Amino acid sequence: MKINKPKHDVNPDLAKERLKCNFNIEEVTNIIDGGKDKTVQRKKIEDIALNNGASLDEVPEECLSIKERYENAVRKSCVYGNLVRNEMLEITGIENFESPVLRRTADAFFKDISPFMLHLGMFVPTLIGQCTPEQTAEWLPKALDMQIIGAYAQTELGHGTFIRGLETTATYNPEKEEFVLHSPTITSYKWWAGGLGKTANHCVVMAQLYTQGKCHGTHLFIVKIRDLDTHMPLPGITVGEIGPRMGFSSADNGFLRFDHFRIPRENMLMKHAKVEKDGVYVKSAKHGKLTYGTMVFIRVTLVSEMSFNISKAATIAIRYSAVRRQTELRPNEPEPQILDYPTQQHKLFICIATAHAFQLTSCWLWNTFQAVLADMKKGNVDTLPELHALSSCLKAVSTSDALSHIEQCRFACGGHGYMLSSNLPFIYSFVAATRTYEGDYTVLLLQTARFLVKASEQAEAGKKLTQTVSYLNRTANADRLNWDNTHEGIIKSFQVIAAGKIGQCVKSIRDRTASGMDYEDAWLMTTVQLVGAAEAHCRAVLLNTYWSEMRKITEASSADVKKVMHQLAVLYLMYWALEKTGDLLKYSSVSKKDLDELQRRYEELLAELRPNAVGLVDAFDLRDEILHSSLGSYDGRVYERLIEEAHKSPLNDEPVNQSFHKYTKPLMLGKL
Ligand SMILES: CCCCCCCCCCCCCC(=O)SCCNC(=O)CCNC(=O)[C@H](O)C(C)(C)COP(=O)(O)OP(=O)(O)OC[C@H]1O[C@@H](n2cnc3c(N)ncnc32)[C@H](O)[C@@H]1OP(=O)(O)O
Ligand SMILES: Cc1cc2nc3c(=O)[nH]c(=O)nc-3n(C[C@H](O)[C@H](O)[C@H](O)COP(=O)(O)OP(=O)(O)OC[C@H]3O[C@@H](n4cnc5c(N)ncnc54)[C@H](O)[C@@H]3O)c2cc1C
Repeated sequence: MKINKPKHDVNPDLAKERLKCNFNIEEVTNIIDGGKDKTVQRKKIEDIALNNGASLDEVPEECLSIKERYENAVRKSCVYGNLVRNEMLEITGIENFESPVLRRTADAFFKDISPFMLHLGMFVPTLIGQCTPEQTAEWLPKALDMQIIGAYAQTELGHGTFIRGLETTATYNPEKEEFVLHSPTITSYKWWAGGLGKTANHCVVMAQLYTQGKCHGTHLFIVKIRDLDTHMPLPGITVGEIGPRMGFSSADNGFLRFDHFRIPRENMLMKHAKVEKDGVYVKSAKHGKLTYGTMVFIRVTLVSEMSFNISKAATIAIRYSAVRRQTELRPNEPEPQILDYPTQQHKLFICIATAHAFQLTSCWLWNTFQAVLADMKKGNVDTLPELHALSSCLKAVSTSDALSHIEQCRFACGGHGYMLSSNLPFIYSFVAATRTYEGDYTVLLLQTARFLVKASEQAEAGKKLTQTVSYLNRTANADRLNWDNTHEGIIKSFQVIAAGKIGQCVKSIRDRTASGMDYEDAWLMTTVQLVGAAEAHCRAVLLNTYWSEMRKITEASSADVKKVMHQLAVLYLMYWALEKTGDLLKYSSVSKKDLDELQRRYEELLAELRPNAVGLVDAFDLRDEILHSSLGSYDGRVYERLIEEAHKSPLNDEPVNQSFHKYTKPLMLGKL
């Protein structure tokens, strides 16, 4: 494989690590990319982005003021958007505009977020999923060609989770054949939409539809909010940025208020429901929640996005751990590389395994999503509830796990991990938001729980269940599973844990209703358990999918690659079995002896993986320009880079800062 040659000598410890690697790195890269041809395609796209000097910042992003940062991000977004439009889409094909490769390559331009991310990320997918063919023909080419720039304005100041509670109204006026958009209260301000504050000239708006005096619930509308020439907000529109945030600093997340703002009837996105010229409301959708489609799409894509973010953090932390030496083990011996500490390996090797687990699961989820879309095209919506349950829990658990693993990577880098130049704080703050946006963790797990409770009742009634919950058919009446210390045994035990927890939820709800509570209160009182049950179900799905997809995908691999991929998957199974010891004790016959044995095997596995650790992160093939890390670059020049970055701090522009003469010196001289 062609490696982009480092400009400097590689740190000797890192160079030695690479000699230890005993598998073919390129083969693993191809697995991650989804095939050799996909690796070639990715590299071509990366070359286009990286051979363009516009991605370089003279001053690091984080050292700029809020305004400068935004302006610089727009500059780079325009260059990047132009490359996507003119060169990259030629390679992927325009139908693959949502290709993760495009999203990931953008990281070479931004440590933080592009203000255009939501344009391709949500605005365009909404047009594709929610427009009639005529509307698609009108809007989509303009959006893909970036003649219009859009945002997705759903959340309001008062409501994000509870979509049915949104307050913005769209009232139809048949005389003028227009909708009047209005924000009746302060809590109805649109709030949070990425790119909305300063960048977008259009947005998709979720609003309560009124026609002929009746409310028909939330629907989507496309709204032009700024003049295309002057970019001034149109009369009736108040729009701006919501202020500094934990991350997403250059994404100009915005607010928007409508004052009786009029849009043509044709601007209602009418694929699933429409309002006729005379005001008659006609619903064509066979399922009530199809307007939530963009959210399902993004939840599906986020699983792969989490894999990418964990692989970035793991690459940084593992390369750094090979370079960093700390603490004598025995007197007068050289300090070991911190990667030699099993505690460090415990923090980090699970990150490599999780990146693979999420990548393989995300491909499987993507195929499931495509199959459901194909069913829906034929008018069959029966598979949608399972997809909703699956995408909800996988989004919740993958974002939450990614967040804690990335935090572990930062811990693994000690003090230097706290530096913005390590890039770990940027990765962390980006992923922190994913746990909340596109459906909060708890809320989405409760959606999955709702599906699971129904499935459990169906299993009880002897009905055959769909694939992802079919284990309930087999385990519904199982009391405690006989522990079987094999890989399949661990997966089965997670299914029994999930079935047991779901069964316990059903029982709690029934007991509560039997003692006089109404169903809603019984459900509410059981929600702590329901969240646990949905998480357990998700773990069972993840373990099973990772294991079976890993075996499939490595069928034709070389023996060494098969071995290391297998070791990672086993590590993943063991890690989670040991994390969930309490559940195993409750729902299986596992003994203390079995658990001690599992712990011993886990520790041995860490040692077996140790020589391949750097090779495994090299296989993620993340170029330095995409990693943006003083600690994680390919050549391991950690200390040199930390010093170079320190010199870039604007506080080092002059030897004495003016505040000394203005404030400190007068204080020292008692003249303040
Ligand atoms: C290009 C690649 C990009 C990658 C990078 C990404 C960058 C992106 C950056 C992004 C930046 C951030 C961008 C943003 O953040 S955009 C804003 C995102 N906002 C949210 O995600 C809000 C979360 N809330 C909801 O989704 C709903 O309100 C929920 C679901 C909580 C309740 O809803 P509701 O109160 O209406 O419903 P119900 O609970 O009464 O349930 C009633 C029935 O409906 C079924 N149901 C519910 N929902 C769905 C569904 N979706 N498909 C199919 N079915 C569904 C449900 O199972 C139940 O079925 P049944 O039990 O009756 O059979
Ligand atoms: C960086 C970022 C970017 C965003 N971008 C966009 C965007 O582009 N467009 C857009 O429309 N929105 C966007 N959002 C908004 C985002 O989708 C919402 O913040 C998210 O859906 C959560 O809703 P909320 O803020 O109302 O939280 P709340 O629902 O108020 O949650 C607060 C707490 O209450 C709990 N809770 C709420 N309801 C329940 C329940 N039923 N049962 C149990 N617990 C509950 C939650 O678990 C949470 O702990 C963005 C948010 C962020 C942080």
